[in-house]
Amino acid sequence: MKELLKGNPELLITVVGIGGCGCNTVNMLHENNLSSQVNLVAVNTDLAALNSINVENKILIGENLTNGYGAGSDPSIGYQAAQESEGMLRSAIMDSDIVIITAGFGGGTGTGASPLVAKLARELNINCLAIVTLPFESEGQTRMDYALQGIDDIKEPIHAYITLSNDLLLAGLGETVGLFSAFNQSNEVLKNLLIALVQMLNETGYVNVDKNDFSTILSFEGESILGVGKANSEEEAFDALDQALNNPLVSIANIDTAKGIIFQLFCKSEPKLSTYNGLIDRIRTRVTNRSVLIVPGVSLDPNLTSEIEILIIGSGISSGKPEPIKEAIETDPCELEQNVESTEPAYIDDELSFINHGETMTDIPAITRKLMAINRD
Ligand SMILES: Nc1nc2c(ncn2[C@@H]2O[C@H](COP(=O)(O)OP(=O)(O)OP(=O)(O)O)[C@@H](O)[C@H]2O)c(=O)[nH]1
Repeated sequence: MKELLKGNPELLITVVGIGGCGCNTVNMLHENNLSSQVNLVAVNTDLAALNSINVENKILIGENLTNGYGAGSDPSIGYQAAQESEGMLRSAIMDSDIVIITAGFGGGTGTGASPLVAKLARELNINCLAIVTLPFESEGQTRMDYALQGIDDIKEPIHAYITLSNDLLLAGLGETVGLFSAFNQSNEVLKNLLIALVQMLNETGYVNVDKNDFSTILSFEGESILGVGKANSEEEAFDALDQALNNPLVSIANIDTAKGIIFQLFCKSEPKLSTYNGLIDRIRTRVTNRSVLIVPGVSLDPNLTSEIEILIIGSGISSGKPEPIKEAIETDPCELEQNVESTEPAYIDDELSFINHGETMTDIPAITRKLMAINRD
C-alpha cells in the first residue's frame, strides 16, 4: 500500500471515516483527490449509505448483527458490530504510520465503533488521532450523552482527540442556516483541517514537522484542537494566525492551556524572518502555560490558493479551568513518551463482573457497560 501512495513514501496516513458523518467526510476527501496521498477507509453498519459513496476501501461492519441496516442510534450495537468485524478493521489500518479517525458522535456506529478502532491502532502501536463532532443540542440530551460517553471511551486508547461542536458552527452561521447547509459547512471545515494535516505530514518543508514531532505533540494527555487560517498577503499573516487560533468549530477546548503546539506555515513564496518569528511570539503570548513546547514548520508551495496558510495543532489542553501559569522549564522529550502508555480505565465496576467470553472490562467501552447494566436490571 505504501508504495502506491504519492507524497512522503515513508509515511502512510490512513483516514478512517466511521458511521454516516465519518463516511461523508472521507468521501469529501476522496472528491478532493486525497486518495492519492492517504489511505481512505469508509466504515459503516449501513450498507446503503456505504454504497452511496465513492471511496474505494469500504468496510461493512457487523453484517450478521445488523444485516446492513445500521446501528439504530445505539452505540452498543456500533461497538458490537466493530467487534464482529475486528479482523477487517485491523487489516485496514495495520500498515499505517498514523491513523486519523473521523466520526459524528451521538449516533450508533461512529460513537460505538470508533473507540474499538482506536484500541486496535494502539495495540498495533500506531499514532492515532480522532476528530469527532458533537451533535446539535436540538438532537436531544440522549444523543449528547452518547456523544460525551463516546469521547470518554475513546480517550482511553487514543493519543489525541479533537471535538468539533455542530452547535458552535450553527452560532457562527446564524439561526437561519438550513440543516444540510450547516452539515456541509461543518464537513467543509473537517475537510480543510484534514487536508492541511495531511499536507503537513506528507510534504517535506524547509523547517520540517515530521512524524516524531507529531507523536511528541500527540503524547500530551488532554484535549487537542486543530485550526486553519488563510491570508492573501504576508502582511495579513497575523489575521490568518488569529483565524487558526479562534477556530469557531472547536468546542470547549481553548488553546491557552496547551502543553504542545504544532505551528505550520504554508507560503507561496519565501516569508520574512520577522513574520515567522512574530507569529511564533504571538502564539507564546496567547498560551498561558509557559512550558508549552512549540514545534514550528515552514513549507513553500507555489500552488497554494492563498498567499499564506497556517495550521495549528494544540494538545494536552485541560477542558476545565485554565492551569496556573508555570515557569518555563526545559521539556525532556523522553518524558513525553511516558504519558502515552496510561491506558488504565478510570474505574472498574465490580457490579459488571458477569461479562465473560474472554473480554476484559477495558475492552468494553463504558457506554456498552452502562447499557448492559440497564438491560440486565
Ligand atoms: N457535521 C456533520 N455532522 C453530521 C453529519 N451527519 C451526521 N452528523 C452528526 O453526527 C451524528 C451521528 O450521525 P451519523 O454519523 O449519521 O450516525 P452513525 O454513527 O452512522 O450512527 P447510526 O446511524 O445510528 O448507525 C448526528 O447526531 C449528527 O450530529 C454530517 O454530514 N456532517
